[in-house]
Amino acid sequence: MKEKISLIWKHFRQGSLQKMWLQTLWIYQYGKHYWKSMLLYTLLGLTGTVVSLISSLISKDLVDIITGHQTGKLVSTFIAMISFSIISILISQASSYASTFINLKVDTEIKNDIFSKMLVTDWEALTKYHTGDLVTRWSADASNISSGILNWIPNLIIYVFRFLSALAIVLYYDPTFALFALIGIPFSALLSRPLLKRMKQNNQRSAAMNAKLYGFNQESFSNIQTIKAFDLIHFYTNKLKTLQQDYISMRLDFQKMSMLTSILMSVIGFIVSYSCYGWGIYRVWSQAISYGTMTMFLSLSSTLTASVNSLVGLIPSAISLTISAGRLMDIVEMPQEDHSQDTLVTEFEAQHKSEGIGLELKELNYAYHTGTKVFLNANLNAYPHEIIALVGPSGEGKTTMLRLLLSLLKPQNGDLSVCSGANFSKKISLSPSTRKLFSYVPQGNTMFSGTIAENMRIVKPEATDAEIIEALKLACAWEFVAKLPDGIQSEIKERGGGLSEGQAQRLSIARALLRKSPILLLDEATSALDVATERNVLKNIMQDTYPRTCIVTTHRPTVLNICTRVYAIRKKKCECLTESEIQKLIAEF
Ligand SMILES: Nc1ncnc2c1ncn2[C@@H]1O[C@H](COP(=O)(O)OP(=O)(O)OP(=O)(O)O)[C@@H](O)[C@H]1O
Repeated sequence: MKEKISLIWKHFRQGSLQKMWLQTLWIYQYGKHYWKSMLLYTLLGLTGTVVSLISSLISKDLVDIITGHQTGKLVSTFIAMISFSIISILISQASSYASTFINLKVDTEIKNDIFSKMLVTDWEALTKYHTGDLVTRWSADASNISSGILNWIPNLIIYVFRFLSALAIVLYYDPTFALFALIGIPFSALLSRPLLKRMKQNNQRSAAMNAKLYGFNQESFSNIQTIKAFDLIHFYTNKLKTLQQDYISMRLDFQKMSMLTSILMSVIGFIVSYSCYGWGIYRVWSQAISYGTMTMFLSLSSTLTASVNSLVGLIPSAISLTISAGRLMDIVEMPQEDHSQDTLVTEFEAQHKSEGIGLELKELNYAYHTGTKVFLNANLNAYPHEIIALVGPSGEGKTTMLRLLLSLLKPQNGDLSVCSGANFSKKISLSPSTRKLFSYVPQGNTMFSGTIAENMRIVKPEATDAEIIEALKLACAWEFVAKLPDGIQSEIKERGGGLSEGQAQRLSIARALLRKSPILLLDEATSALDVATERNVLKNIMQDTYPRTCIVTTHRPTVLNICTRVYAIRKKKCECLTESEIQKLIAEF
């Protein structure tokens, strides 16, 4: 039994060490681009150590000259002492500049890299994380890595060198002193063990709590209207207080532990310093060493204690670094989208844009990773100059269908493709690469803060004012934009603030039309419009000469008779309705 437990323990240790090693390699793939700066930082650290040791030796000579123990030039020794102190200051500043440089560069590189990887990560996998958690990982964990990257190898080299060189000088002058100077090391090592363990737990809890707090704030600020409308102000302020209280008690709990450890460490430090001091006085009294040697020993003993403490301090930093690296690796190691067909799709678009591009879906099967089955052998066809309506009860799969068309979701089975050419025989399978053929107007408000023109140009930066106005007219938005004092230069607020829902929806549609993508997807994008305006928008899209394939999801049967075909999504199927079925649906509404 005992053997088994030790075997499991060994495996665990090996596993976590191996993990730490992989995390370290991962961190250094960012650091390696700055190896020259890191080398410079290490060399500056080593030179600084040498300079400070030489200063200690000069200070010894200075004291010996003053006390008459040694003959020598007082002024030149004093000047040498001052010069070395100035050099030491300069080196320390250069070293801190190098450290800031590396920190900023690595921080930017990690954040850029993680940001772009997050954007190409499989959407369904990414939705498992709360956005607050994602933002905390992207910002706090990346900053943690960049600010601590020098603690792994460069600072380890510097502190070990500082410790060994100070020890060598002490041993050279008086080995008995080394015994006193090193007396505290076993105690420091012993005390740091529980602290390290707590530090690791604290790091993980703190990261999780930061993510929770960030997520809470983000959701509260974006839902202020709902909070007010339901009179939830007290509930939310209390919830924030509870979260903050948890955070504070966790931090204070840890602070108490680290305070206790610090007090014990300081007591050990005092004991070491006074032992050295006492031993030094005894050695001077017994004339074994000079006053100068004693002052040098005292300064070296604090260098030794400081370098041991710094070395011990590297361990929590390394642990915190690897925890952050692990949290970021969770994100970047999620499945990535396949964009290998980008060039092929660009060529396909250039070749077929003028005649239009359609969609064909055969035998589509899809279930979410949660197990919710949405489609079973579903079929759908949509071609240029057509408006296809998707109708069906709430929760049956209309939005899921649009996500599948955009390849945000991957079907388990089925033949899904865009098509063009004679008899639509030229096909390319749907993938994240085909997404560039689509414009999508999702449910909800998708306007950004800025002018109407700026919002429009997000999708087509080179669009002229005339093009913008044309798109606004098609989406029936020009009728209210024209009346605004600044027209298309009118400012709108975050998430379309200052506009009605229906106005914001028309602007979203106009933006999608301006892009002139071959395929347009409208997900209940006309739900806030009155029936007449909704019909006008769809009629305008129909009558537009641009060969667009349009798919709309709607709960309003009133627009169905202007659509080319109507598919009902129900019972995991996507069935094309006959004319009589459409009329029945309209009559039942
Ligand atoms: N991200 C998701 N993860 C797991 N299940 C989901 C997810 N999104 C939707 N579903 C489930 O898939 C089913 C279809 O949802 P979908 O949003 O496609 O319906 P819908 O027809 O668009 O509904 P509505 O008309 O209300 O907008 C529902 O049962 C829903 O609970």
